[in-house]
This record gives sequence, C-alpha cells and structure tokens, in this order.
Amino acid sequence: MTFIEKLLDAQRRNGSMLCVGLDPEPARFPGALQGDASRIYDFCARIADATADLAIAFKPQIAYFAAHRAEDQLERLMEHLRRNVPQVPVILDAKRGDIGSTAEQYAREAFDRYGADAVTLSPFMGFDSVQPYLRYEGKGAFLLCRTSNPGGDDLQSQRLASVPGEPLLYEHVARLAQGPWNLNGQLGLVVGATYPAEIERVRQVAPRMPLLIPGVGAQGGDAVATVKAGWREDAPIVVSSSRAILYASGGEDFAEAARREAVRTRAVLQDARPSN
Ligand SMILES: O=C(O)c1cc(=O)[nH]c(=O)n1[C@@H]1O[C@H](COP(=O)(O)O)[C@@H](O)[C@H]1O
Repeated sequence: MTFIEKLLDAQRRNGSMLCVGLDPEPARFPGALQGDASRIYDFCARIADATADLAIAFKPQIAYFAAHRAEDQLERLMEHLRRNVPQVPVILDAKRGDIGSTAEQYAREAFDRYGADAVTLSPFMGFDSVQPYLRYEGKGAFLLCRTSNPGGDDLQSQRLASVPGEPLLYEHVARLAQGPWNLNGQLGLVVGATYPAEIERVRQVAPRMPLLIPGVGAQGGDAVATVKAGWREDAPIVVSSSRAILYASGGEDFAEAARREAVRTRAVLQDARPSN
C-alpha cells in the first residue's frame, strides 16, 4: 500500500481525520514519569495505544526525542506502532531540507532507520533537495507550504513577481508540489489550521493532494473552518493536535484523558464535513 492509500484506509477504518502528534516533554509528564526522559517511550506508547482506533495517523516530532538523546526510544516507538497498529500510518515530523547528497542520508534515516510512512520537509532548497525522498517506493512527503506560525508570513506570503501569475510563495509551493515535483504521486502539503483562508486557497491550487494541518488545540486553530476549507472525499486531510491531547490531564489518568480529548476532537472534525 502506498502512503496515501494507507491514509485513506485509516480515514475510513477509524472514521477520522485526526492525527495524534507525539511531542513528548518529560517536564510535563504526569506522576511517576515526571521529568524522566528515560520514560519517553512509555509515555508515547500509552498515548498511542489509547488513541490508535481514533486516528488517521501519528506524528512523532523528532526534536522532542533527539533533545533528550532518546532516538533509541523513537526507534522502539516506531517498532511498537508497526507491530501493534500497522494500519495507522506514521508521519515523522523532521522538517528536513538539504542538498541532495545530505537529503539522501535524511531519507535513509526517516524511511530505513525509523520506518516512517512519510516525512515533513522544507521546500526552501528546491526540487533536488526533495528528490531523494521520492525514490522510496510508496513513501510520502509533506512540504511546508503555509505554516501555522505567525512568522510564516515573513516569507510564505511574499509575492513572486517573476513567476507567471505572480503567485504568493506558498501558492507557488502548492503548484510545484501538485505538478512537476510530484514524481511518485505521494507528495502532500503542510497548511496551518490557524489560516483557514489559506487552506481554501491551497485546495484550489492542489485539489487532490493530502494536506497535513497542524494548529488545532494548543495553537488555537479553528477546527471547523479548517475542515470546511480543506475536506475532500478523495484527498485526505490530516488534522494534527499534539499538546492538547498529550497533556489533557497532568495526572495518572493521562492516557484516558488523551483518549477523551481525541474522541472529542475527532467528533468536532467529522461533524464539520460539508456533507453533514
Ligand atoms: O510540520 C508540522 O507538523 C508543523 C507545521 C506547522 O506549520 N506548524 C506546526 O505546529 N507543526 C508541528 O505540529 C505540532 C503542533 O503541536 P501542538 O501545537 O501542540 O498541537 C508541533 O510538533 C509542530 O512542530
């Protein structure tokens, strides 16, 4: 199965467009786990087990592991997910982007070392920095397009006077990604839930691409407006929330609380589909 087939399958199977972001911060762990970086795997595995039937995908953010020298725990977590919930695809959030020879190493890291189904990438260095990821049969890559942070405007909303039609930079990224760059048909775009009007614009430019949409929950993005702008029956949207789910409770009931928050968020997203 390709990455996009896997996404569509998980969307159907779990009735969900909710992606559970795995951004483990030991300082925020509950009870006995608090402050203990050696328990990152335990924390994430508990969250994943509690939400696996509610999610279209999981998205571990690599910095939260690397900062604590916990890459071995990320490897264990990826193995755990593959073994126990192989039907839920895993997007490794690494936001890589480098010259081709270095990108080859990053692609090996994401797909061979960690066994991810997809990765997040910066398109800033151009097509040859993206190409090495496209050689991995069936694997996905989400290119940053219109990110959820306010500073995204600094570059992404600049008008490109030298490009026909004078698009904004993020519109140009969307156009390249859905057209000439999409050699394996497995590219997607990252658009923040904090900017629903831009999600709508990206959907016009790239109607068939999967969209990874972080920013609901802790960043205050509008979940309903996001779905109304991005939802398509045949092109999945992957609406990601990390902190609001992971830290729904600071107590020993954290996994149950995470599940309750995932159930609630999934329902808000599903109910916002235009067909409802
Ligand atoms: O690529 C991403 O996942 C991403 C893109 C973006 O535009 N904004 C954004 O917040 N993210 C990531 O999505 C997650 C958001 O976390 P929460 O704000 O806690 O839900 C973090 O891991 C971010 O690194």
